[in-house]
Amino acid sequence: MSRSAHPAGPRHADVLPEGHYSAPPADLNVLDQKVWAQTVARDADGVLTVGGVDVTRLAELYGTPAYILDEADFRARARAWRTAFGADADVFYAGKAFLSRAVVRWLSEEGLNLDVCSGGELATALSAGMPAERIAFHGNNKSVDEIERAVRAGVGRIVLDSFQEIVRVAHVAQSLGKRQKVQIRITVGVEAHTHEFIATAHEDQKFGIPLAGGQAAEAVRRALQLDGLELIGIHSHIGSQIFDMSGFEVAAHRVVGLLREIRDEHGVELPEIDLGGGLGIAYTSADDPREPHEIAKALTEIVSRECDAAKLRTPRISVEPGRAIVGPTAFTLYEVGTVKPLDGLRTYVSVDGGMSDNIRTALYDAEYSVALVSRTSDAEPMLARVVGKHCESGDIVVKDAFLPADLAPGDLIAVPATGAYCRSMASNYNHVLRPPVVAVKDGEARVIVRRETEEDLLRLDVG
Ligand SMILES: Cc1ncc(COP(=O)(O)O)c(C=O)c1O
Ligand SMILES: N[C@@H](CCCC[NH3+])C(=O)O
Repeated sequence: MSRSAHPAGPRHADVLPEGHYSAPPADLNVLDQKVWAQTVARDADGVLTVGGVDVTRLAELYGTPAYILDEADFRARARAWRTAFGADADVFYAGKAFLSRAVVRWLSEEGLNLDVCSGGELATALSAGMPAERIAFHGNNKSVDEIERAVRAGVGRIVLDSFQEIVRVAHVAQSLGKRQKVQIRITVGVEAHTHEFIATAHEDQKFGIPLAGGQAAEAVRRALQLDGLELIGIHSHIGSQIFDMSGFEVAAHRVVGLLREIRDEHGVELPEIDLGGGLGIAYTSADDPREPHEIAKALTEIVSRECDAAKLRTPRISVEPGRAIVGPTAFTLYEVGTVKPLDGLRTYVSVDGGMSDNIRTALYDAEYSVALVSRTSDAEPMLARVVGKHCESGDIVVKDAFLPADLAPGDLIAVPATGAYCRSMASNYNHVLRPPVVAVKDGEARVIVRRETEEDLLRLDVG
């Protein structure tokens, strides 16, 4: 791998971006523990190690780009959620954030349940041995085939998302001679403080049944009448990458309000509520995420306060964190291909991946951090934009970042906090091959999802 010097580009742009990147950090070699996986450190030569394995070795063995996942960190975060909520609540890991058979086994061993939202996620979960009764099945347009597979497998709950689905699931369950446990997903009318595309509790969007206009109450009425269904609770998920607990507070208040209405109208106290996922993580040093025990305390207190006020038995609570468990546990390792200083603007650093392994920057204008990890450097900071190899000018991985001005082709850089919604949203755009996921732990590395090959691509092309 070349370590040649490169003529320094502009040190800073004429116009620095607002906010977090308005000034370089004091020392580019220091890694903020808030943003990186727990076992990350630099060795005596300045090379980054994770789980006791050095990244230059990982690059030699598995190539780049690669997602490097810290198994001990994943397990610790899963356990922290489980412990924080205790025996009277359930934690369903949201598989959409990242799912593989190894992850399912870790979750099962750590006592978590699993939320899946497609036949593919269900198949992965079952094939890795997750007991069906610990699986919740979500989605706003589940096919009859998916519903049938879920009911046959005996999933613990199906979360109903529309009036048509209430009838559809009841019909499938009845035709299989079963009574399926279900929750109804409602939209509580909360504007979550997050990106528009990942907020899900305002009324004008595709998920759930609105509380407004008595629609949720009507959905409950219908579900209670159908023999194929056992209505066990109400579900609310307000969005994703949220730091402010006030949205959850309003959601809990409104969900409990509906439970009270149901008790008053039908004489039934539903035993469960699910408050969804959505808790934010640190992508940059500017983000301050909450710890699972703080979240558990806040949510359980809100629900019991609201239930006491409504004179209801406190229902069993469940939550569905995805990003908060897997997000911080992985980084993407890239090799620098070209370094292009644009006078008075910034330096474009092209890596061997891009929007095909991380679409979040293009899709949500997401912010990320980045560091040189194959060595340390005393060079001046330069304002950089980390871009991919795709044929799009919007193919940006890290929009604004400071990297050392001696960055050169062949250097390894890493983008932390890419465990969630990166591999799971990866594509083959430009027929670029999806990277592997390599798990590291106690000085050992192993591939848990292998790199795609050109044969994989060509196998599907049967024309
Ligand atoms: C129903 C549901 N549950 C859980 C999640 C997981 O969200 P997050 O990864 O933000 O915790 C999502 C995604 O936003 C979701 O749609
Ligand atoms: N995929 C989104 C979040 C949506 C989660 C699923 N409801 C992200 O990367 O932030």
